[in-house]
Amino acid sequence: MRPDVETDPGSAPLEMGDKGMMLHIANFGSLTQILAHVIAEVRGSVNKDINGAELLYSLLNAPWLQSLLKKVLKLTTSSIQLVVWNVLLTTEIPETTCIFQALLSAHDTVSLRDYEPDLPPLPKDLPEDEEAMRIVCLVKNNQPLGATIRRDDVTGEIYIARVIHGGLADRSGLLHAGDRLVEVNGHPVFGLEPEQIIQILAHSHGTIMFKVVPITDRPVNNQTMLYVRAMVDYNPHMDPSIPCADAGMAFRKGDILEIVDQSDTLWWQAVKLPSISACAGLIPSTSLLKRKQKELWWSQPYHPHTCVKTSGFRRSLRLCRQRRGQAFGTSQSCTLRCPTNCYSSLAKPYEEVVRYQHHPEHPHRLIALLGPSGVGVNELRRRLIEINPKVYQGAVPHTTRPPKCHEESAREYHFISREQFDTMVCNHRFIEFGELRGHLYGTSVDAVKDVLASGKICVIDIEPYALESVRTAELRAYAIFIKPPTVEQMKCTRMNSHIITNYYTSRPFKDEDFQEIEDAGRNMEQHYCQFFDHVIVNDGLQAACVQLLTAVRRAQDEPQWVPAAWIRPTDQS
Ligand SMILES: Nc1ncnc2c1ncn2[C@@H]1O[C@H](COP(=O)(O)OP(=O)(O)OP(=O)(O)O)[C@@H](O)[C@H]1O
Repeated sequence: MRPDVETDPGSAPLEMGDKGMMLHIANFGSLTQILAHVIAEVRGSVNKDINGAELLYSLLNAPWLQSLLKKVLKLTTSSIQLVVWNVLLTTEIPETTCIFQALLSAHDTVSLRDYEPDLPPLPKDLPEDEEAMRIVCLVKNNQPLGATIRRDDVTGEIYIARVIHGGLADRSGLLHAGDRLVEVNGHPVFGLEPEQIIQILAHSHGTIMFKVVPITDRPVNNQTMLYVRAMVDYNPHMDPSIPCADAGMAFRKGDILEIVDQSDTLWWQAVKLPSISACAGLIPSTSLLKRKQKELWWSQPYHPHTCVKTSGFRRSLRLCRQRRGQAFGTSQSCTLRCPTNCYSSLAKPYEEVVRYQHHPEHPHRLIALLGPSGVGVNELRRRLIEINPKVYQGAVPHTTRPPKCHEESAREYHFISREQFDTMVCNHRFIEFGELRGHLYGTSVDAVKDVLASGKICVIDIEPYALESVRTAELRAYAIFIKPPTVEQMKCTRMNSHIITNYYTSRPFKDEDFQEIEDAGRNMEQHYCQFFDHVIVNDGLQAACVQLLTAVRRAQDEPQWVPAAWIRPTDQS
């Protein structure tokens, strides 16, 4: 398998075959319209008692009729007559019949003329076993041809290995995967190495002529459209196994890819959305990517799992977010929870997505804010709710600590016993939970659902490991990452701000706090960016607030890519 046969297209999109038929049908409607327009004009002229010969003369010279005749020439005689008679049958102007007869006769004369180039007759002495050859001429410019070639090591024949969707070869409709390449610009290619053919192509200018023996049984493409979100990064130029790196398409975690061809089990063709080019690129299929990841994973020395490192507990201690294992003093593996750990990434290199528009009568989507501790997640959440508490609301957390005198159950917290808390944990009722000074705290799915059921937009802040619990068909979370600006910018904007320490005290920010926030933010983004629906850089508080408000509205009002499993749940989801 070899590099892309680089040539190209340019121009001359050689549309043909079925597409011609489509044009034909599409024009039927517009012709009918034009002819109806003719009737209207003729009706007006007849009413004005204009001489019939003059009318015919002016009609034949009218620019719109000229363009009509041009269109007519592209169509078959029978369909034109069908259109014309269709119009004549529906008109009730007997006076116009003779004029139209003249028009039709003019059309017949023109359409009988042969405008095709004169081709030499086929030689009579063609051998019986002569293979049907196709000669394909493509105009080269600096775009790639959009096809790859391969050499059959046994026979030495050269074949078109694949045709890239939307590339020149594909648009021409003349080259197909499986076609046998016989000549390029008059050079027989039998026995050549693919690189030698690439060289011939590289040194060719202008029109390139391919002589091919077309594949006899072209597979029918009956694949349905598939959209996926990339859960990993991929660079074809770092992948020695790709058949042609130049035909490959790089992508980053979180990119939305439209898979346009899955006919090859190993190499799919995809377009990155939003797409500026119609030309697809090669990407590894799910199974191939999983295999690659497994190989890579096994080839690396063992490291304790580091994906979920955050900068520690949120210092505000609204909710102490120790990790589950830590909270219960167990060494439970984070592979159970972390949506991006090595195992789950291996399981899901692509996530199937669909375009989803929130229905006004359905509960709102949950808004989940996340970011490094100290960046301002809670500040932004608080401000958003303050803007309109009738629309935005947080979820009331659960705790095992006793209520203080001013606290009311279900207002500040749901006060429950440790046994009740443990039961909720066992039943997976918590989005996240942790332990602080001997008391358990947690945000439950039900608390979020209560807010959503009341018709409000629920806004919570979570640690990244909780993403898995909120990216569900039930909550349909829209995840917004609050990203720190640079350390220098934080020094300016947080000059008068205070950070809440782990000991409930607040103090002015120090330079090392900013460095820690920046590092934690980078780490979080690196590991979880594929789950972020939106990113807000919290530089100026006011501007960040406006951005948050806009993003939250957009989450509810505009179509978004969401996991397909939310819309059509599968057995696994
Ligand atoms: N853009 C900003 N400009 C100035 N000060 C800010 C900005 N964003 C947040 N702050 C201030 O920074 C401090 C920390 O913010 P906040 O408590 O919201 O952090 P956090 O991300 O929720 O982290 P934690 O959960 O650890 O408290 C607060 O005093 C807040 O007012």
